[in-house]
Amino acid sequence: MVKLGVIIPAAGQGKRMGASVNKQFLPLQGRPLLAHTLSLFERSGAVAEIVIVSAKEDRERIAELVRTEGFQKVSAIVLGGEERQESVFAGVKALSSLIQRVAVHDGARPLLTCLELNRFFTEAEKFGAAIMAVPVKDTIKRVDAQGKVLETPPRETLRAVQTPQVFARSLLEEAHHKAREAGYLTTDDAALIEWLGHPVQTLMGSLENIKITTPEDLDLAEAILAKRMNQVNHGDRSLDSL
Ligand SMILES: Nc1ccn([C@@H]2O[C@H](COP(=O)(O)OP(=O)(O)OP(=O)(O)O)[C@@H](O)[C@H]2O)c(=O)n1
Ligand SMILES: C[C@](O)(CO)[C@H](O)COP(=O)(O)O
Repeated sequence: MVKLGVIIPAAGQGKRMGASVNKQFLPLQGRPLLAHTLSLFERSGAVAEIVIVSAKEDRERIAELVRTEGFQKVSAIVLGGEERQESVFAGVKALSSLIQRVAVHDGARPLLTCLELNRFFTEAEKFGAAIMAVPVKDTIKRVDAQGKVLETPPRETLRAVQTPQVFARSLLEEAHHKAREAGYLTTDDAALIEWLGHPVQTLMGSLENIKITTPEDLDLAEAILAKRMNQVNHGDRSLDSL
């Protein structure tokens, strides 16, 4: 398995969560949400280094979390920007020169399992750009600014996109540099690669790999983790797979 560098963008404000602390520090099963995310990559044998991107006001708290959790693979905690794209770009610049492939994973997606992650890394090796995604369960409408329906795209052609997203380092660097020059701003790194005209492959993600965005997501995350622990306690699932 190819060793790779991981960028964890964690420099958002968590506004939609509406909590008094940044959502990344909210407890999930008594442990900060961000610690769950970092722990996954710390445990994966495919990962050589982890760069965390932080807001200025959270940097010391994240450094403290890394120390108390004993994470060994974190090579840098760098400052992010106003937009997620700027934050990831800051992370790209902080990767060690030896890193050839890069995974980007939202700090706010703590529920991916080790089994799912390692499977994804293996499948992604064949592609210059590969992203986790799941088929959408709802019928999706494209609408105008007033909410009038413009079209109903065939559901089989639609995917809800997740992270991790894995890229050849040179491709990700080129995409970020060119997008910065052109003033192109988007919500995920794969869109930058598409914009470059390079193919992006979707690989099966997990319906449990949710991004914690609003308070309901936190309730769902607690329920998913409780279910998993129950399965472990009943011998239906191994602890290593989590
Ligand atoms: N300027 C930003 C914005 C987002 N992120 C990170 O990108 C991930 C996905 O973003 P999202 O969940 O939308 O987080 P926030 O931007 O914090 O949420 P909100 O829009 O509600 O403020 C999060 O881990 C977040 O910390 C980042 O590093 N830098
Ligand atoms: C990268 C991402 O998580 C893929 O679903 C998503 O695009 C992040 O964007 P958001 O606007 O911050 O939710």
